[in-house]
Amino acid sequence: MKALSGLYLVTPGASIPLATLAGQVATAIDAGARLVQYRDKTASPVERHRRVEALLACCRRAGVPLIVNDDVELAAAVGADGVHLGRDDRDPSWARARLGRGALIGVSCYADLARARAAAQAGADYLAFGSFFASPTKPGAARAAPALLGEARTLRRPLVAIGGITPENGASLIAAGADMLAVVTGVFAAPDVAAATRAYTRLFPTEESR
Ligand SMILES: Cc1ncc(COP(=O)(O)OP(=O)(O)O)c(N)n1
Ligand SMILES: Cc1ncsc1CCOP(=O)(O)O
Ligand SMILES: [Mg+2]
Repeated sequence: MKALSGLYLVTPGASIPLATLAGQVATAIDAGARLVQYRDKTASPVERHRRVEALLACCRRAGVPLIVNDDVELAAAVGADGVHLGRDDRDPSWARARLGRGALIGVSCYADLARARAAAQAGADYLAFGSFFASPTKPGAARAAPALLGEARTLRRPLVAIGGITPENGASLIAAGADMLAVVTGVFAAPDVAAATRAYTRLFPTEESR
């Protein structure tokens, strides 16, 4: 698997027709997105299965990993590349046992370094922090300060920043230590998904400039 860095797409809820969503995901991948998370809190189990299968096909064509939010069994059922787990979800070691060594397992750490340390010890492949800014998708999310990313670098795992991230405020999080920016609204609500994606991907140092 390629290094975890760059733009991380997190899908919006199920109110979007699947064809539109899949088209947006394909466009954003073409424009440089590096990882996709299927996050859907409202669709029925059958519909979630249908949606994640379609998105997985689209990601596989492009060689970009797709992981499932919350639902380890859905990830296993469709053969997704992994799972993202928060405090209400299964723990990372359980997910590792269920999905295997090759699975990509991400863990939400909010603003909690002790939780991040425990997640790293339990085998998390990346640690996610946030919300860093007011999030239209999750307005009630607890807030984290960018300096936390600098402290979390000692854990030697890729760091994902999430929450209200725009092309304007994202550079400050990369400077603070984020390897990936996870975004819903800034990409999926943009009038031009390709242009919005490029506005984020330009924030990351190129391989030559690293
Ligand atoms: C990349 C990334 N970071 C954080 C979250 C939030 O996960 P969680 O706290 O489990 O909340 P829900 O997304 O399940 O509402 C995430 N999904 N992705
Ligand atoms: C799932 C999640 N967890 C913290 S903020 C957030 C949503 C991020 O979405 P947006 O990019 O629209 O703020
Ligand atoms: Mg969750």
